[in-house]
Amino acid sequence: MEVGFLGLGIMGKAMATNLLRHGFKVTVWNRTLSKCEELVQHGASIGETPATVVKKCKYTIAMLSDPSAALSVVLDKDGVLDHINGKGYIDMSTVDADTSSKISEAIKAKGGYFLEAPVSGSKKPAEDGQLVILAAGDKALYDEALPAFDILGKKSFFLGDVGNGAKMKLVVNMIMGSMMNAFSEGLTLAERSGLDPATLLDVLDLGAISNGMFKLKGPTMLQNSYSPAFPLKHQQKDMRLALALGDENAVSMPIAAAANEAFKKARSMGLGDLDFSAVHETYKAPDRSS
Ligand SMILES: NC(=O)C1=CN([C@@H]2O[C@H](COP(=O)(O)OP(=O)(O)OC[C@H]3O[C@@H](n4cnc5c(N)ncnc54)[C@H](OP(=O)(O)O)[C@@H]3O)[C@@H](O)[C@H]2O)C=CC1
Ligand SMILES: O=CCCC(=O)O
Repeated sequence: MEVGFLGLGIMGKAMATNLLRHGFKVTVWNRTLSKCEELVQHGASIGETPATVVKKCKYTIAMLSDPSAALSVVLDKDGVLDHINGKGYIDMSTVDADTSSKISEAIKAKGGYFLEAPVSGSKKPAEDGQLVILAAGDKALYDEALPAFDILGKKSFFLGDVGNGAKMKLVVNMIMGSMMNAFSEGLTLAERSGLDPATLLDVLDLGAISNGMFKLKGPTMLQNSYSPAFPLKHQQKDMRLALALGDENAVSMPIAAAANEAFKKARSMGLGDLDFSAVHETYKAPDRSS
């Protein structure tokens, strides 16, 4: 089965590599074309533009940074729309429901089929085929893509109409971003009040709020090490989009709003390309400690 793959960042590279490892023929495209070379070594072909990838493949997957990138790859010159008639397009990027609906409408108007399928899980689950896939849109395309989803993920959900996958993903990441801030505050409070934060990690891990994120990120945060698995700028984008979803639905979200402010502050400190756990640094910044 020949599938297309657009966007070879942290996630896209791992996901496309996984498909190749499991026998899929994959044609890749990335805005910075040089990033395709590593995939070629794993057996991928390169498409010169999103349009040429779509033309060649029965369906094409995208994993792009944000709403503006997701829209641009579809709507701009040499974009997905040029050859989408009769083909499938699966956007796995984290975007808002409005963006996803715009893409869906544009694709359907040209005779194509659309599925949104954002994922829960980061770099390592992407490498290990352990993502959780949150799909919505064209059910026939979902069924067709299941063999690929079974390689990329440990569980796929079909959530109905376009927008539901995007919303589910934003709710999950809003909770995650808020938790990361509470965790960072706690680590800082432990240290400043004379406790050993490494012991705090052990205590947390044995109690009711033990979770994979604290376990994975805690030790590296204590070493001030923030090699990016999930870039902080993307987490802040997700908080922003989740807060907009809260606005639309008149849901008061004071905790998420405070977490968003901390991620914005981290971006202003130049930490946007580091892992989202680098928000920890904002809790050590002088204006919070004075
Ligand atoms: N990292 C993670 O843990 C997870 C991320 N996600 C979501 O997945 C998506 C990708 O994340 P990730 O791989 O980490 O991000 P990266 O920043 O590593 O990669 C972003 C990708 O988008 C491309 N891109 C950015 N702007 C444009 C544009 N204007 N036109 C075309 N291509 C563009 C980049 O191309 P180029 O190489 O040229 O810059 C790159 O391929 C995001 O929506 C993120 O929120 C979801 C789950 C987990
Ligand atoms: O969107 C990124 C999610 C990262 C994760 O689920 O660990």
